[in-house]
Amino acid sequence: MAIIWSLRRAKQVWKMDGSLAFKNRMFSYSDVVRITSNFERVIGKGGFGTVYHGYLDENQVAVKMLSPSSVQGYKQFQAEVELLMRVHHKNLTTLVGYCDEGTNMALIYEFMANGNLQEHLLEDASNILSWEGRLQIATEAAQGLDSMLAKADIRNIVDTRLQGDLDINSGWKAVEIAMACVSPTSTKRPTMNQVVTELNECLAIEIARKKVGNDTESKDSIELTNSDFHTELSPLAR
Ligand SMILES: Nc1ncnc2c1ncn2[C@@H]1O[C@H](COP(=O)(O)OP(=O)(O)OP(=O)(O)O)[C@@H](O)[C@H]1O
Repeated sequence: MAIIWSLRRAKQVWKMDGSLAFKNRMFSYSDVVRITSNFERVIGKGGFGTVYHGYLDENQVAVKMLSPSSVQGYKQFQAEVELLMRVHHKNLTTLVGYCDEGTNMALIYEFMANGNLQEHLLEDASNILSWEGRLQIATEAAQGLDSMLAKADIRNIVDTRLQGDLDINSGWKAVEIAMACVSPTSTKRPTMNQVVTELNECLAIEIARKKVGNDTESKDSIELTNSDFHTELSPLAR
């Protein structure tokens, strides 16, 4: 009954004071407390914070609570809500709701009962994935990403000025950002804000290069700004 009440209540909410305004999907903090049975069962920990098990209308859900010390901040939280509320794909975990009540922020996803991918890649896993299975997942993940980019309007993500010929330094910088984004350790992955800042620096390099080219000076005089991403995956050679 409590959950049914929660759903009804959520449907009545229509928040227009910020960009997070999605009818039917917004839950109050007290709803979240009910859904998770007062944060009874922890199922994981990630870049946002702790993930709890819960029930929403008899369906299992995973509730990610944004921790105040989260490496991924409010902007990332907003981006996740805005994108996943619009984009639906069989290879993307469905976002069923969110809570944005003062310092209490939560993302509510459908529950993935088979665990995370890492658990199926470990050598001692009882149900270790075959290579065919891994390839299938990689292909489907790429399809999901492709679908997301198709619906999210790539022009809003990558500046068109990054297309075409690139300075080698800005090229490397972009690769370093990409490598940091796929770091296996969530705390080493950059936030969306850091990615945007770094890409802006790539742009600045390109703009400076074009200017130098126009001034017929050597482009070798352009130096890379220091990147904060020093993951074990980052390419070292320049
Ligand atoms: N939808 C879900 N269903 C079941 N378990 C989940 C779900 N989402 C997260 N988990 C569990 O919580 C753990 C942490 O997930 P989370 O997505 O927060 O971390 P992450 O994979 O490091 O990603 P991110 O950097 O986006 O936070 C996962 O490894 C998984 O065990």
